[in-house]
Amino acid sequence: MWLPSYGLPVPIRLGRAEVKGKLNEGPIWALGAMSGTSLDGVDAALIRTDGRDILEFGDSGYRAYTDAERKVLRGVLGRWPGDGLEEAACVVQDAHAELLAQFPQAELVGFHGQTLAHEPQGRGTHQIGDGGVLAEALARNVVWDFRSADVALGGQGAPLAPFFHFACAKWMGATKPLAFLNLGGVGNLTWIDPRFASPEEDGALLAFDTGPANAPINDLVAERLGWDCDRDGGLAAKGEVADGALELFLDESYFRKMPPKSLDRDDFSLMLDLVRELEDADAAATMTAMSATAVMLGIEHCPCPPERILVGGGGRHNPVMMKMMAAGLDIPVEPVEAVGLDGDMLEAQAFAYLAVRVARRMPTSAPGTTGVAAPVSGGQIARVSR
Ligand SMILES: Nc1ncnc2c1ncn2[C@@H]1O[C@H](COP(=O)(O)OP(=O)(O)OP(=O)(O)O)[C@@H](O)[C@H]1O
Ligand SMILES: CC(=O)N[C@H]1[C@@H]2OC[C@@H](O2)[C@@H](O)[C@@H]1O[C@H](C)C(=O)O
Repeated sequence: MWLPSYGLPVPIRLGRAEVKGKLNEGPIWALGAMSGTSLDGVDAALIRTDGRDILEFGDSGYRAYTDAERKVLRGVLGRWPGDGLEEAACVVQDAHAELLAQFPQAELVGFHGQTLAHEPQGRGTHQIGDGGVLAEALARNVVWDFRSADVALGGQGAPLAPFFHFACAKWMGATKPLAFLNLGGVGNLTWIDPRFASPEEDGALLAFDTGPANAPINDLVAERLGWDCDRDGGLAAKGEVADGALELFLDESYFRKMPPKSLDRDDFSLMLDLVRELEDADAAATMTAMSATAVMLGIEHCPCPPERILVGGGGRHNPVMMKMMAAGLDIPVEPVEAVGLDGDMLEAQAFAYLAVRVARRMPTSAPGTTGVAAPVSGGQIARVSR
Protein backbone atom coordinates (compact mmCIF):
# COMPACT_ATOMS: atom_id res chain seq x y z
CA MET A 1 0.00 0.00 0.00
CA TRP A 2 1.24 3.46 -0.71
CA LEU A 3 1.28 6.29 1.77
CA PRO A 4 0.61 9.86 0.73
CA SER A 5 3.88 11.69 1.05
CA TYR A 6 2.45 15.08 2.00
CA GLY A 7 4.07 16.22 5.20
CA LEU A 8 4.85 12.72 6.47
CA PRO A 9 8.31 12.03 7.87
CA VAL A 10 8.89 8.98 5.69
CA PRO A 11 12.06 7.07 6.56
CA ILE A 12 14.39 6.99 3.58
CA ARG A 13 17.31 4.68 3.04
CA LEU A 14 19.48 5.37 0.06
CA GLY A 15 22.50 3.49 -1.05
CA ARG A 16 24.86 2.49 -3.78
CA ALA A 17 25.33 -0.94 -2.25
CA GLU A 18 24.62 -3.77 -4.64
CA VAL A 19 21.14 -5.23 -4.42
CA LYS A 20 21.53 -8.80 -3.22
CA GLY A 21 19.48 -11.89 -3.90
CA LYS A 22 16.81 -12.32 -6.52
CA LEU A 23 17.33 -8.91 -8.07
CA ASN A 24 20.78 -10.00 -9.09
CA GLU A 25 19.90 -13.35 -10.62
CA GLY A 26 18.33 -13.95 -14.02
CA PRO A 27 15.44 -12.03 -15.53
CA ILE A 28 13.04 -10.04 -13.34
CA TRP A 29 9.91 -8.00 -13.92
CA ALA A 30 10.89 -4.36 -13.69
CA LEU A 31 8.49 -1.43 -13.75
CA GLY A 32 9.61 1.85 -15.31
CA ALA A 33 7.97 5.25 -14.95
CA MET A 34 8.48 8.40 -16.96
CA SER A 35 7.07 11.88 -16.53
CA GLY A 36 8.18 13.64 -19.72
CA THR A 37 8.85 17.23 -20.73
CA SER A 38 5.31 17.61 -22.14
CA LEU A 39 4.00 17.50 -18.55
CA ASP A 40 0.94 15.55 -19.64
CA GLY A 41 1.22 12.75 -17.10
CA VAL A 42 3.05 9.62 -15.99
CA ASP A 43 3.63 6.54 -18.17
CA ALA A 44 4.44 3.22 -16.53
CA ALA A 45 5.38 -0.10 -18.13
CA LEU A 46 6.62 -3.53 -17.10
CA ILE A 47 9.33 -5.45 -18.89
CA ARG A 48 11.04 -8.72 -18.08
CA THR A 49 14.78 -8.42 -18.49
CA ASP A 50 18.10 -9.54 -17.09
CA GLY A 51 19.56 -6.10 -17.87
CA ARG A 52 20.93 -7.31 -21.17
CA ASP A 53 18.11 -8.82 -23.20
CA ILE A 54 14.43 -7.94 -23.29
CA LEU A 55 12.59 -11.19 -22.63
CA GLU A 56 9.02 -9.91 -22.48
CA PHE A 57 7.00 -6.72 -22.57
CA GLY A 58 4.30 -6.53 -19.89
CA ASP A 59 1.36 -4.35 -18.86
CA SER A 60 1.51 -0.60 -19.00
CA GLY A 61 -0.51 2.33 -17.66
CA TYR A 62 -0.88 6.08 -17.77
CA ARG A 63 -1.95 8.58 -15.16
CA ALA A 64 -2.60 12.12 -16.42
CA TYR A 65 -1.75 15.05 -14.20
CA THR A 66 -4.83 17.00 -13.17
CA ASP A 67 -4.98 20.64 -14.26
CA ALA A 68 -4.14 21.68 -10.70
CA GLU A 69 -1.12 19.36 -10.57
CA ARG A 70 0.11 20.51 -13.97
CA LYS A 71 -0.14 24.12 -12.80
CA VAL A 72 2.10 23.32 -9.83
CA LEU A 73 4.66 21.62 -12.10
CA ARG A 74 4.57 24.39 -14.73
CA GLY A 75 5.11 26.90 -11.93
CA VAL A 76 8.49 25.39 -11.04
CA LEU A 77 9.67 24.42 -14.54
CA GLY A 78 13.16 25.78 -15.12
CA ARG A 79 13.49 26.82 -11.45
CA TRP A 80 16.43 25.19 -9.81
CA PRO A 81 17.06 26.08 -7.06
CA GLY A 82 13.74 27.74 -6.28
CA ASP A 83 10.60 27.99 -4.18
CA GLY A 84 7.76 25.52 -4.37
CA LEU A 85 9.94 22.54 -5.19
CA GLU A 86 8.69 20.53 -2.22
CA GLU A 87 5.06 20.81 -3.28
CA ALA A 88 5.98 19.92 -6.87
CA ALA A 89 7.97 16.88 -5.66
CA CYS A 90 4.91 15.73 -3.71
CA VAL A 91 2.76 16.04 -6.84
CA VAL A 92 5.22 13.88 -8.78
CA GLN A 93 5.65 11.29 -6.00
CA ASP A 94 1.91 10.97 -5.31
CA ALA A 95 0.95 10.65 -8.99
CA HIS A 96 3.62 7.96 -9.44
CA ALA A 97 2.66 6.12 -6.24
CA GLU A 98 -0.98 6.04 -7.32
CA LEU A 99 -0.15 4.62 -10.76
CA LEU A 100 2.68 2.28 -9.80
CA ALA A 101 0.64 0.66 -7.00
CA GLN A 102 -1.42 -0.89 -9.82
CA PHE A 103 1.54 -3.15 -10.71
CA PRO A 104 2.10 -5.39 -7.66
CA GLN A 105 4.04 -7.89 -9.79
CA ALA A 106 6.95 -5.45 -10.17
CA GLU A 107 10.12 -6.68 -8.50
CA LEU A 108 12.04 -3.44 -9.02
CA VAL A 109 10.99 0.09 -9.99
CA GLY A 110 12.82 2.59 -12.22
CA PHE A 111 11.66 6.12 -11.43
CA HIS A 112 12.84 8.92 -13.73
CA GLY A 113 11.00 11.79 -12.01
CA GLN A 114 10.20 15.12 -13.64
CA THR A 115 13.01 17.14 -15.17
CA LEU A 116 12.84 20.74 -13.99
CA ALA A 117 16.15 22.00 -15.29
CA HIS A 118 18.79 20.44 -17.50
CA GLU A 119 22.05 22.31 -17.91
CA PRO A 120 24.86 19.75 -17.78
CA GLN A 121 27.60 22.37 -18.05
CA GLY A 122 25.87 24.77 -15.66
CA ARG A 123 23.30 24.17 -12.94
CA GLY A 124 23.38 20.44 -13.61
CA THR A 125 20.43 18.17 -14.32
CA HIS A 126 17.53 18.10 -11.88
CA GLN A 127 14.62 15.70 -11.72
CA ILE A 128 12.14 16.12 -8.91
CA GLY A 129 10.58 13.24 -7.00
CA ASP A 130 12.38 11.34 -4.27
CA GLY A 131 12.99 7.64 -4.91
CA GLY A 132 13.15 6.98 -1.18
CA VAL A 133 9.64 8.27 -0.63
CA LEU A 134 8.37 6.19 -3.53
CA ALA A 135 10.16 3.06 -2.28
CA GLU A 136 8.44 3.33 1.08
CA ALA A 137 5.08 4.09 -0.51
CA LEU A 138 5.30 1.05 -2.81
CA ALA A 139 7.28 -1.26 -0.54
CA ARG A 140 9.60 -1.88 -3.49
CA ASN A 141 13.23 -1.08 -4.19
CA VAL A 142 13.36 1.97 -6.43
CA VAL A 143 16.17 3.05 -8.74
CA TRP A 144 16.16 6.79 -9.34
CA ASP A 145 18.38 9.83 -10.01
CA PHE A 146 19.54 8.22 -13.25
CA ARG A 147 21.29 11.25 -14.74
CA SER A 148 23.50 12.85 -12.05
CA ALA A 149 26.41 10.39 -12.10
CA ASP A 150 26.82 10.78 -15.86
CA VAL A 151 26.87 14.59 -15.57
CA ALA A 152 29.35 14.37 -12.68
CA LEU A 153 31.67 12.44 -15.00
CA GLY A 154 31.43 15.04 -17.76
CA GLY A 155 28.48 13.58 -19.69
CA GLN A 156 25.31 15.27 -20.87
CA GLY A 157 23.18 13.09 -18.57
CA ALA A 158 20.83 12.63 -21.57
CA PRO A 159 19.57 10.94 -23.59
CA LEU A 160 19.52 7.73 -21.53
CA ALA A 161 17.10 5.63 -23.56
CA PRO A 162 19.85 4.58 -26.09
CA PHE A 163 21.01 1.49 -24.15
CA PHE A 164 17.38 0.34 -24.13
CA HIS A 165 17.07 1.14 -27.86
CA PHE A 166 20.09 -1.10 -28.41
CA ALA A 167 18.29 -3.93 -26.58
CA CYS A 168 15.19 -3.25 -28.71
CA ALA A 169 17.27 -3.55 -31.88
CA LYS A 170 18.55 -6.94 -30.65
CA TRP A 171 14.99 -7.97 -29.68
CA MET A 172 13.86 -7.13 -33.24
CA GLY A 173 16.69 -9.14 -34.72
CA ALA A 174 18.09 -6.09 -36.57
CA THR A 175 21.29 -6.73 -38.49
CA LYS A 176 22.02 -3.32 -40.09
CA PRO A 177 22.39 0.17 -38.58
CA LEU A 178 19.03 1.72 -37.74
CA ALA A 179 17.76 4.65 -35.68
CA PHE A 180 15.18 5.23 -32.99
CA LEU A 181 13.68 8.69 -32.83
CA ASN A 182 11.68 9.96 -29.87
CA LEU A 183 9.39 12.88 -30.63
CA GLY A 184 8.35 14.07 -27.18
CA GLY A 185 8.53 17.62 -25.89
CA VAL A 186 12.13 17.46 -27.08
CA GLY A 187 13.34 15.13 -29.86
CA ASN A 188 16.12 12.61 -29.41
CA LEU A 189 17.76 10.18 -31.80
CA THR A 190 19.70 6.95 -31.24
CA TRP A 191 21.75 5.53 -34.10
CA ILE A 192 22.53 1.87 -33.48
CA ASP A 193 24.91 -0.60 -35.04
CA PRO A 194 23.34 -3.90 -33.92
CA ARG A 195 26.37 -5.90 -35.06
CA PHE A 196 28.09 -4.94 -31.80
CA ALA A 197 27.63 -7.31 -28.88
CA SER A 198 26.97 -4.71 -26.21
CA PRO A 199 25.87 -1.07 -26.11
CA GLU A 200 28.90 0.28 -24.24
CA GLU A 201 31.32 -0.76 -27.00
CA ASP A 202 32.83 2.13 -28.96
CA GLY A 203 30.91 2.54 -32.21
CA ALA A 204 27.75 0.68 -31.15
CA LEU A 205 25.72 3.82 -30.46
CA LEU A 206 25.53 7.50 -31.22
CA ALA A 207 22.80 9.49 -29.51
CA PHE A 208 21.74 13.09 -29.00
CA ASP A 209 18.79 15.43 -28.72
CA THR A 210 17.81 16.55 -32.23
CA GLY A 211 16.06 19.75 -31.20
CA PRO A 212 12.67 20.81 -29.99
CA ALA A 213 9.80 18.52 -31.02
CA ASN A 214 6.31 19.09 -29.58
CA ALA A 215 6.88 21.35 -26.56
CA PRO A 216 7.06 24.68 -28.43
CA ILE A 217 4.07 23.72 -30.62
CA ASN A 218 2.08 22.90 -27.49
CA ASP A 219 3.09 26.27 -26.02
CA LEU A 220 2.03 28.09 -29.21
CA VAL A 221 -1.46 26.56 -29.37
CA ALA A 222 -1.92 26.88 -25.60
CA GLU A 223 -1.04 30.58 -25.69
CA ARG A 224 -3.12 31.43 -28.76
CA LEU A 225 -6.02 28.96 -28.68
CA GLY A 226 -6.08 27.35 -25.25
CA TRP A 227 -5.41 23.89 -26.73
CA ASP A 228 -3.18 21.15 -25.28
CA CYS A 229 -1.57 20.36 -28.63
CA ASP A 230 -2.10 20.66 -32.38
CA ARG A 231 -3.99 17.37 -32.48
CA ASP A 232 -3.16 15.30 -35.58
CA GLY A 233 -1.40 18.37 -36.98
CA GLY A 234 -4.84 19.74 -37.91
CA LEU A 235 -3.79 23.38 -37.61
CA ALA A 236 -0.36 22.95 -39.23
CA ALA A 237 -2.01 21.16 -42.19
CA LYS A 238 -3.94 24.35 -42.98
CA GLY A 239 -0.90 26.63 -42.91
CA GLU A 240 2.13 27.46 -45.00
CA VAL A 241 5.71 27.23 -43.84
CA ALA A 242 7.41 30.63 -43.55
CA ASP A 243 10.80 29.92 -45.12
CA GLY A 244 12.49 32.97 -43.61
CA ALA A 245 11.61 31.96 -40.05
CA LEU A 246 12.66 28.37 -40.76
CA GLU A 247 16.05 29.50 -42.08
CA LEU A 248 16.68 31.72 -39.06
CA PHE A 249 15.88 28.76 -36.82
CA LEU A 250 18.25 26.47 -38.74
CA ASP A 251 21.06 29.02 -38.31
CA GLU A 252 21.22 28.07 -34.63
CA SER A 253 24.67 26.68 -33.85
CA TYR A 254 23.17 23.71 -31.98
CA PHE A 255 22.42 21.91 -35.23
CA ARG A 256 26.03 22.02 -36.40
CA LYS A 257 27.43 20.99 -33.03
CA MET A 258 28.78 17.44 -33.04
CA PRO A 259 26.95 14.97 -30.80
CA PRO A 260 26.62 13.91 -28.06
CA LYS A 261 24.56 16.96 -27.08
CA SER A 262 21.36 17.50 -25.15
CA LEU A 263 18.72 20.13 -24.55
CA ASP A 264 16.41 21.46 -21.88
CA ARG A 265 12.69 21.74 -22.67
CA ASP A 266 12.74 25.49 -23.23
CA ASP A 267 16.16 25.94 -24.85
CA PHE A 268 14.41 26.80 -28.12
CA SER A 269 11.88 29.34 -26.85
CA LEU A 270 13.28 31.37 -29.78
CA MET A 271 10.89 29.36 -31.98
CA LEU A 272 7.89 31.15 -30.51
CA ASP A 273 9.50 34.54 -31.20
CA LEU A 274 10.25 33.61 -34.80
CA VAL A 275 6.58 32.89 -35.55
CA ARG A 276 5.12 35.71 -33.41
CA GLU A 277 3.91 37.72 -36.46
CA LEU A 278 2.44 34.73 -38.33
CA GLU A 279 -1.21 33.66 -38.48
CA ASP A 280 -2.02 30.66 -36.24
CA ALA A 281 -1.99 28.01 -39.00
CA ASP A 282 1.20 29.36 -40.62
CA ALA A 283 2.87 29.55 -37.21
CA ALA A 284 1.95 25.91 -36.47
CA ALA A 285 3.11 24.75 -39.92
CA THR A 286 6.40 26.63 -39.54
CA MET A 287 7.09 25.26 -36.06
CA THR A 288 6.24 21.73 -37.20
CA ALA A 289 8.71 22.17 -40.08
CA MET A 290 11.33 23.42 -37.61
CA SER A 291 11.03 20.26 -35.48
CA ALA A 292 11.03 17.99 -38.55
CA THR A 293 14.01 19.73 -40.15
CA ALA A 294 15.98 19.53 -36.90
CA VAL A 295 15.64 15.73 -37.16
CA MET A 296 16.84 15.76 -40.79
CA LEU A 297 19.93 17.74 -39.78
CA GLY A 298 20.48 15.32 -36.92
CA ILE A 299 20.54 12.36 -39.30
CA GLU A 300 23.53 13.96 -41.05
CA HIS A 301 25.56 13.44 -37.87
CA CYS A 302 25.06 9.66 -37.97
CA PRO A 303 28.19 7.59 -38.79
CA CYS A 304 26.27 6.11 -41.75
CA PRO A 305 22.66 6.45 -42.87
CA PRO A 306 20.35 4.24 -40.82
CA GLU A 307 18.40 1.61 -42.72
CA ARG A 308 15.15 2.87 -41.16
CA ILE A 309 13.98 5.39 -38.57
CA LEU A 310 11.57 4.03 -35.97
CA VAL A 311 9.61 6.77 -34.25
CA GLY A 312 8.22 6.74 -30.71
CA GLY A 313 6.68 9.50 -28.59
CA GLY A 314 3.59 11.62 -29.16
CA GLY A 315 4.95 13.29 -32.31
CA ARG A 316 4.46 10.10 -34.31
CA HIS A 317 0.71 10.82 -34.06
CA ASN A 318 1.23 14.09 -35.94
CA PRO A 319 0.92 13.20 -39.63
CA VAL A 320 2.16 16.61 -40.76
CA MET A 321 5.41 16.23 -38.81
CA MET A 322 5.84 12.64 -39.99
CA LYS A 323 5.24 13.56 -43.64
CA MET A 324 7.64 16.50 -43.49
CA MET A 325 10.40 14.22 -42.17
CA ALA A 326 9.67 11.48 -44.69
CA ALA A 327 9.69 14.02 -47.55
CA GLY A 328 13.10 15.36 -46.56
CA LEU A 329 14.79 12.01 -45.98
CA ASP A 330 15.72 9.14 -48.21
CA ILE A 331 15.11 6.67 -45.40
CA PRO A 332 11.84 5.00 -44.33
CA VAL A 333 10.33 6.81 -41.32
CA GLU A 334 7.86 4.58 -39.47
CA PRO A 335 6.20 4.47 -36.06
CA VAL A 336 7.80 1.87 -33.78
CA GLU A 337 4.54 -0.06 -33.96
CA ALA A 338 5.83 -1.25 -37.37
CA VAL A 339 8.12 -3.63 -35.47
CA GLY A 340 5.69 -4.47 -32.66
CA LEU A 341 6.84 -1.92 -30.06
CA ASP A 342 4.59 0.50 -28.17
CA GLY A 343 5.60 4.07 -29.03
CA ASP A 344 3.77 5.55 -26.05
CA MET A 345 5.63 3.37 -23.57
CA LEU A 346 9.20 3.20 -24.86
CA GLU A 347 10.54 5.72 -22.35
CA ALA A 348 8.83 4.06 -19.38
CA GLN A 349 10.17 0.70 -20.59
CA ALA A 350 13.61 2.27 -20.96
CA PHE A 351 13.70 3.22 -17.28
CA ALA A 352 12.55 -0.28 -16.27
CA TYR A 353 15.43 -1.70 -18.31
CA LEU A 354 17.93 0.81 -16.96
CA ALA A 355 16.81 0.12 -13.36
CA VAL A 356 17.85 -3.50 -13.72
CA ARG A 357 21.19 -2.45 -15.18
CA VAL A 358 21.77 -0.06 -12.27
CA ALA A 359 20.89 -2.76 -9.72
CA ARG A 360 23.41 -5.07 -11.44
CA ARG A 361 26.10 -2.42 -11.82
CA MET A 362 25.95 -2.52 -15.62
CA PRO A 363 26.64 0.72 -17.54
CA THR A 364 23.68 2.90 -18.47
CA SER A 365 25.52 5.42 -20.64
CA ALA A 366 28.74 5.63 -22.64
CA PRO A 367 30.86 8.17 -24.54
CA GLY A 368 28.73 7.66 -27.67
CA THR A 369 25.42 8.32 -25.92
CA THR A 370 26.11 11.18 -23.52
CA GLY A 371 29.76 12.12 -24.07
CA VAL A 372 30.67 10.79 -20.62
CA ALA A 373 34.38 9.99 -20.27
CA ALA A 374 33.82 6.22 -19.91
CA PRO A 375 30.80 3.91 -19.60
CA VAL A 376 29.05 4.62 -16.31
CA SER A 377 26.31 2.98 -14.27
CA GLY A 378 24.24 5.88 -12.95
CA GLY A 379 21.32 5.92 -10.56
CA GLN A 380 20.77 5.60 -6.84
CA ILE A 381 18.96 2.70 -5.25
CA ALA A 382 16.40 3.38 -2.53
CA ARG A 383 15.90 0.12 -0.69
CA VAL A 384 12.93 -0.68 1.47
CA SER A 385 13.24 -2.22 4.85
CA ARG A 386 11.00 -5.30 4.87
N1 LIG B 1 -2.56 13.01 -31.98
C1 LIG B 1 -1.56 13.87 -31.79
N2 LIG B 1 -1.35 14.87 -32.67
C2 LIG B 1 -0.37 15.76 -32.50
N3 LIG B 1 0.48 15.76 -31.47
C3 LIG B 1 0.32 14.78 -30.56
C4 LIG B 1 -0.69 13.81 -30.67
N4 LIG B 1 -0.58 12.96 -29.60
C5 LIG B 1 0.45 13.42 -28.87
N5 LIG B 1 0.99 14.51 -29.43
C6 LIG B 1 2.10 15.34 -28.94
O1 LIG B 1 2.97 14.53 -28.20
C7 LIG B 1 3.17 15.10 -26.89
C8 LIG B 1 3.41 14.02 -25.90
O2 LIG B 1 4.50 13.26 -26.32
P1 LIG B 1 5.31 12.36 -25.31
O3 LIG B 1 4.38 11.79 -24.31
O4 LIG B 1 6.14 11.48 -26.13
O5 LIG B 1 6.21 13.48 -24.63
P2 LIG B 1 7.04 13.42 -23.28
O6 LIG B 1 7.40 12.01 -22.98
O7 LIG B 1 6.30 14.19 -22.27
O8 LIG B 1 8.32 14.26 -23.71
P3 LIG B 1 9.90 13.89 -23.66
O9 LIG B 1 10.08 12.64 -24.45
O10 LIG B 1 10.52 15.09 -24.27
O11 LIG B 1 10.23 13.75 -22.21
C9 LIG B 1 1.91 15.90 -26.62
O12 LIG B 1 2.15 16.92 -25.68
C10 LIG B 1 1.59 16.42 -28.00
O13 LIG B 1 2.28 17.59 -28.28
C1 LIG C 1 16.99 15.97 -19.21
C2 LIG C 1 15.83 15.22 -19.73
O1 LIG C 1 14.91 14.88 -19.00
N1 LIG C 1 15.86 14.94 -21.03
C3 LIG C 1 14.80 14.19 -21.70
C4 LIG C 1 14.05 15.11 -22.66
O2 LIG C 1 13.00 14.39 -23.30
C5 LIG C 1 13.51 13.86 -24.53
C6 LIG C 1 14.95 14.26 -24.52
O3 LIG C 1 14.89 15.45 -23.73
C7 LIG C 1 15.85 13.23 -23.79
O4 LIG C 1 17.16 13.74 -23.77
C8 LIG C 1 15.44 13.00 -22.34
O5 LIG C 1 14.56 11.93 -22.15
C9 LIG C 1 14.72 10.63 -22.63
C10 LIG C 1 13.80 9.72 -21.94
C11 LIG C 1 16.15 10.06 -22.53
O6 LIG C 1 16.87 10.37 -21.60
O7 LIG C 1 16.47 9.22 -23.36
